[in-house]
Amino acid sequence: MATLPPTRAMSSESSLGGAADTFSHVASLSSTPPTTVADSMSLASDGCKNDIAIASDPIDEIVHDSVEAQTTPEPLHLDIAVETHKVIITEETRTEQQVETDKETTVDQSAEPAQPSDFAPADTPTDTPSQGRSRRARRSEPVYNIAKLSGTAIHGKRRSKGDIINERKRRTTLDTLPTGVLDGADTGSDSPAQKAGEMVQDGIKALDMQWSMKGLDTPDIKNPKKRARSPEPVSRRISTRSAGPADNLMQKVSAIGKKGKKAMQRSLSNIPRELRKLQDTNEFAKIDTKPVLYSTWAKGKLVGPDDDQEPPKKKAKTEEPKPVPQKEAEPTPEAASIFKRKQNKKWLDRGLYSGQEAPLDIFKSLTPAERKSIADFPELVPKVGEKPNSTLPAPMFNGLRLLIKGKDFKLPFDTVSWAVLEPTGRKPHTSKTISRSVYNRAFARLTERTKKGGKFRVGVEVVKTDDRGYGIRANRCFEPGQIIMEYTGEIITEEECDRRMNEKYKDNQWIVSGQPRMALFAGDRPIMTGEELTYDYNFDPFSAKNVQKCLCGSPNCRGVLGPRPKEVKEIKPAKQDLKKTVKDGVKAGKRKIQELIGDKEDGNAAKKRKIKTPTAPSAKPVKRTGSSASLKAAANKAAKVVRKTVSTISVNTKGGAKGAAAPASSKKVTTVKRKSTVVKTYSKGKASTTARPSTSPKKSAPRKSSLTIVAATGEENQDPQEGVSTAKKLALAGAKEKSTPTRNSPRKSAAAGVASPTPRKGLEMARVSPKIRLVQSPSKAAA
Ligand SMILES: C[S@@+](CC[C@H](N)C(=O)[O-])C[C@H]1O[C@@H](n2cnc3c(N)ncnc32)[C@H](O)[C@@H]1O
Repeated sequence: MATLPPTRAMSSESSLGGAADTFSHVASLSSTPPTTVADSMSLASDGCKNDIAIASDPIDEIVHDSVEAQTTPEPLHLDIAVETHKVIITEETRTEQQVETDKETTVDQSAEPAQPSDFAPADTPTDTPSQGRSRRARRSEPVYNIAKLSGTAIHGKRRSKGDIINERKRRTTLDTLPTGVLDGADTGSDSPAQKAGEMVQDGIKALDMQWSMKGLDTPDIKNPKKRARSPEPVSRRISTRSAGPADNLMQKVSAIGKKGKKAMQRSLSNIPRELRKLQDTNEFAKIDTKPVLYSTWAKGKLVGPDDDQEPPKKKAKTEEPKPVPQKEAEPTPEAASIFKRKQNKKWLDRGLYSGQEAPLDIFKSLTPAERKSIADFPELVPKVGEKPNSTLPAPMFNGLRLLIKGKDFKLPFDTVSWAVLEPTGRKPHTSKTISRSVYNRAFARLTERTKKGGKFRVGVEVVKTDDRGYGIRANRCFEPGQIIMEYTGEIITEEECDRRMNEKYKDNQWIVSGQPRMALFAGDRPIMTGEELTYDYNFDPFSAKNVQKCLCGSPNCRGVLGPRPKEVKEIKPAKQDLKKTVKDGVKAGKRKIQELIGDKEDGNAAKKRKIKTPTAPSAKPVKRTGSSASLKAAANKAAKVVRKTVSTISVNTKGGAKGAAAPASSKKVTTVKRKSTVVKTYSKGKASTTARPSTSPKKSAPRKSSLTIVAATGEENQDPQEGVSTAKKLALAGAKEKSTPTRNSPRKSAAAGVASPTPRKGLEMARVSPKIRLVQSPSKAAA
């Protein structure tokens, strides 16, 4: 042993037992062979990497001195303090390391012959302390840190056999440094142990901990034998680890000073109260005394932790369930059958109440009144063998009642409004009973019919009309209610329409969603081939001034495109009186004509005749009523046209009645002579009368009624745009009409401008004179 260099001596020292743990890091030497002994010492050093000189020297000396200590217990005062760096190494570890070290030593000894060291002369007896190497001499030796030199120091802590060196060092620093050494009582001012002690003290100061190294429980360093006999308190380490955090904390709190205690208490107070109560539990310390057992359901079976089965993976459909271990109870056959049985969930396929059977006796829930009224709706009574409407089921239990009452109800899905689909705009009471499937069928048939193309299949063609631009006419016959064509395009609300009309679209591109569909259906009567197809727009005019005259020629035409002018509604109270007045006047006129002319054939002369209404926006349709005076004039001068306008807007009911009574009294009827005109114009509900040169102005002037006689002849055509009077326009219309045989051709008449058939249609006194017409203004029409 004496011949060994320090390294060897170190290795061999390890076999001595007491100091063996000092060299637990020897194993690291095998991985990186040192270039010099100093290097090897630095590698083997536990010391701080930042201060190799300090760390390596003491170890070296420890080795040296511990060897000396075996023989001479005298100079232990310095070295053992550093030796205690290793005191926490467990007994087992120490033993293992010792064995390894011994082995290594043996190998080394066998592999390498003992080489004289530069630092420890081979001939120096080791058992003589006085012959040990000088510390000063050693300190003068250059010491290299390979890790630093090679640049690997930055890679962190080195490990030795899985042991974290830093951890060991930390433990050593905190727990096991001897008081005497750290106090520096018996160390030299420049000894490594003293430096180590200073370092620890500095660390404590830096941590601001009020520790006293004296109070720490340290091994008896002054009696190495005793220490050797009673090895390191293994239990201390164990107890540190196994103790709960509360114990640890309390120990530390008691160990630290006032400040530390406060800090600890502060940190403790941050823990919720519930957790604080659990501080002494294993769960809090995260110690698993009982492992958590997971049990899962897999393929209908509860898989316990004892089962040799992994939890089922997601979507592991192909994976067969592993066989259940014998120890687990077999599931009962009933339970197994439950899991095996295919579960057929009954899904609702439509609507909230779908899937339920309709009551067999639909009358059962109805009141007597409802039962009575259902007789009016035979279509609501389900027929025997008829399938219930599953496509558009009425609300269950209450649907029939709603249908009977004709109340609207909201379907769970959007459907086409009848108001849109109905060509006439009329909403049939059967609409609610017609399901969406009807529409679907209609559209399906239309698609079927038209997909091959061809005039007949398409069914309509575009034609140019005389006066209404382009229109369409039928290329085939259509049955009543049959779908004719689809009206494609975007269907928008009135508000949206207004918005768009008010807004200027630069590119005029409107998005067509096309969700609802709209089609044209034949009306109540069939359509013959070649017939022009018309329908009622019935939209509100965008402006009262832009009311368009309708030229459809239909007998029930309102005269304008869209609803009747609103002003008409305002004069509703005068409706009956005015009607009566007009009728009386007509009757009186007839009688007078018969008297004067004696024409027996004219008894049924009062016929409706359409005349062209004024085209100017301000022009209102007027009605000419034939008075006895005008008839007389007509009789006398057959070539003259007499028009009599009746204003219902300005009608003062009394005045109107009075005025109407005038022609009835025959004699006082205004006699309109040729070219004499009294014009009454209407504007915004107010009437103004303009007297024009007339042969008998006084006859018309006194009349305060709305009845105005307008006499015009064919020669009296004037430009309506001159705007002198509406009457002139009417005259113009009449003049135009004069040349148009309208009686036998209502459509032609329409083309000529006949706008208002029905109540306000012109009443033509054809027998008296084809040029005498009674024209009623729109207000009358409303009446
Ligand atoms: C949707 S468009 C129909 C196509 C239009 N005829 C064309 O040639 O462009 C509607 C317009 O046709 C004209 N129109 C259609 N039916 C009419 C009628 N019965 N009387 C007068 N004008 C009519 C009106 O000018 C109306 O604004």
